[in-house]
Amino acid sequence: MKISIISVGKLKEKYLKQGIEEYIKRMGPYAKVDIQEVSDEKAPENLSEAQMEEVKQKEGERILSKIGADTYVITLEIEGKMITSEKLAEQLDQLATYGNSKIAFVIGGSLGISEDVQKRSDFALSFSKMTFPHQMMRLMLLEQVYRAFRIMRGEPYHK
Ligand SMILES: C[S@@+](CC[C@H](N)C(=O)[O-])C[C@H]1O[C@@H](n2cnc3c(N)ncnc32)[C@H](O)[C@@H]1O
Repeated sequence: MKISIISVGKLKEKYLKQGIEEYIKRMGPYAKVDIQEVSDEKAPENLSEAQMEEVKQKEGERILSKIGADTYVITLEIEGKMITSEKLAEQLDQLATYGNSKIAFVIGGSLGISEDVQKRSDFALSFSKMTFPHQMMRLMLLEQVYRAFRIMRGEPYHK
């Protein structure tokens, strides 16, 4: 299985970079993981609704350009569906069973995900009703994907 994490903006914080590198390493025996960053648009506080839509639209086009037609897309959305780690494991397992070997997780920018990206999404996944920084979401997502693979293989993991 090939897993891509498509994310808006460049990751700057060293502590997050280190954590992400660690989880990519841990994922090694299970799946190939690549992180694809697309550039973000400036989004100052005083933008109008239309300008905010434009920001999301532009970032969305960059996201969509990274997704192949044969890829199963899971967008991370606050208003998406909340599931357990076991359920995520089951879903990934089923995708693999039914021949979906390419999965892209999409993390939006500071204003979220455009409507076009939402339309391309096969599943909208929520981590909770709380808002997390998009850069931190990468690490949280990787940990959950790693956990899902451990669960899938019946390997021990912290409860
Ligand atoms: C700072 S948040 C964007 C907040 C924006 N106001 C919105 O409503 O989407 C940046 C990205 O991180 C991800 N994210 C943040 N919190 C999340 C959560 N609780 N569940 C799923 N994804 C989340 C989403 O992909 C989101 O587009």
